[in-house]
Amino acid sequence: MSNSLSPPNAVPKQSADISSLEHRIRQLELEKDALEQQVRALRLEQTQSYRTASTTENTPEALNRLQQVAGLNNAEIARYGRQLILPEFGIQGGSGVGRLGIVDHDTVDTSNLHRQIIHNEARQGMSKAQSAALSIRMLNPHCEVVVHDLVLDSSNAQPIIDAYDIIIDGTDNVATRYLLNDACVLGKKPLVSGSALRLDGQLTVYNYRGGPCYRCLFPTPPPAETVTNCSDGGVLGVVPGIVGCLQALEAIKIATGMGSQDPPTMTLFSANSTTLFRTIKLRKRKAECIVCGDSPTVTKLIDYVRFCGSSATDKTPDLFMIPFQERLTCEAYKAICDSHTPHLLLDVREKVQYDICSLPSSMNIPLKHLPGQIKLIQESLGSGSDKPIYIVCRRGNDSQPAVRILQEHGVTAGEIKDVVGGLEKWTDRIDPDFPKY
Ligand SMILES: Nc1ncnc2c1ncn2[C@@H]1O[C@H](COP(=O)(O)OP(=O)(O)OP(=O)(O)O)[C@@H](O)[C@H]1O
Repeated sequence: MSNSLSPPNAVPKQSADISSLEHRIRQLELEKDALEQQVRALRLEQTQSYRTASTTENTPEALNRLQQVAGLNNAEIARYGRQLILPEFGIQGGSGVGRLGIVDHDTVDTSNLHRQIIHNEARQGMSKAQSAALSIRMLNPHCEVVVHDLVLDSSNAQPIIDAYDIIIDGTDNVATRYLLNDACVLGKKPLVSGSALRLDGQLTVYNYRGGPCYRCLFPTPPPAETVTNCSDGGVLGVVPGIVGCLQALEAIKIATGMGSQDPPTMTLFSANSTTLFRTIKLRKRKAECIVCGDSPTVTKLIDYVRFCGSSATDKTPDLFMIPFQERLTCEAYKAICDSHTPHLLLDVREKVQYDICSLPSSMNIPLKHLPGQIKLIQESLGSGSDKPIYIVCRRGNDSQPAVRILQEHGVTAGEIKDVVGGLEKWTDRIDPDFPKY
C-alpha cells in the first residue's frame, strides 16, 4: 500500500536514490555551516580570553608568568614587548616561531639586491639560503634557522615540507609551485603563496582549513611560453617586499591561531591602481580537484618539470625545445659577424629591454608580436632569399619558440637558428662590456 504522501506515480528507484543522496548532502552542508559557526564563535571567545589575560600583563608577576608560559627570556620579552601586549597575540601568540627553514639553490646576484633586502652587496656569489640565515641570525641570534641549499624537487620535497608547520612560497616558476602545492596537500600543510611581477603582486593561502589548493584554481599548467618571470618581465623593488610582508602576516596569523582569510581569498596588489588592493573570493573544487578533491588521483609527488613543460630554475633551463646541435653558440655567431656573412639578426626581447642594449644591426620584434610580423620579416630578408635568420633573446629561452614560429609560418631563409644562452652568454663569452641586466 502506498504512503499517502507519496506522489501518485512511483518514482524510479535510481532517481529516488539520487534525490535522497542530494537531500543528505544538503543536510550535511547545513551541519557543516553550523559547525563552522561554532568554530568561529569559539575562536572569538579564545581571542577575548587572551585579551582579558593581557590587560593584567603590565605587572612584574604577569611578566614572570608570561616568561614561564611562553618560554621567553627577559631580553626576548624586551625585544617583542610591543607585539606581546597586543590583545590579539597575548601569551600564546607571543611565543614566536620556533624554527625557520630556508630553501634556495641559487646564489646572490647583483640583480637581486634592489628587492631581496635580506642579502647585501658583500654577499654576492654567496648561497642565498646561507645569506638569508646570516641576516636572520644577525637580527636575532636565538632564532633557529635551518638552511636547505638545494633545488627542491619531487625527490626531496616531502620530508622537507613535513618538517615544518607552515610553508611560504616565493618561488618564480610554475613547476615548483605545483610541486609545493601537492606536497602541502599530501603533508596537510597550509601554503602561503605570493608572487610579484612588474608593478603587481598576488597573495593566496592555499590548503588551509578546508579551503582550495593551488590546483583547484589552476588545474592545468599554463603553456610554458606564456609564463613571464621577474628576470624577463621586470619588477619594481618594493612590490615583492609588500607581498612578502603580507605572506609573513598570514603565516603569523595561522601560527597564532588567529586564522587566515575567511572565506578563502586571493588578494591582488597593483602599484598602478588607485585602490592598490582588491580581493577575489575563492572556491574549492570539491569533486574535481585531482589532489585535494573527493577522489584524488595524485597520491604522491610527480615529475613537475615534465608536467609543466618548463624548468624549475630560470638559470639553467633543462628543457630545451631545440637540440643543442641545431642551435648556434655565441662563438659561432661572432665568427659569422667577423666574416661579414649577410644575415638577419632578430632580437625577440621586449622593447624596453632592447632599448637598454642591443647588438648592432639587429631587428627588434618581441616574441609575442612575432606571428603578426611574418610579412615584415620576409620583406626585410627579401622574398625567396637564402639569407639566414639568427635569433637572440636574453637567455636563450624565448629564442627557441621564436625559431619554431618562423618555421611554422613558412618563412623562407637560408637557415633559422637561435643563439644558445642569448645575450647573457654574449657578455660572458664574447664581450664583457656588453651590459648584463
Ligand atoms: N625548485 C626550487 N628550489 C629551490 N629554490 C627555488 C626553486 N624554484 C625557485 N627557487 C628560488 O626562488 C627564488 C625566486 O626569486 P625571484 O623570483 O626573485 O628570482 P631570482 O632568480 O632571484 O631573480 P631573477 O629571476 O631576476 O634572476 C630564487 O632565489 C630561486 O632560486
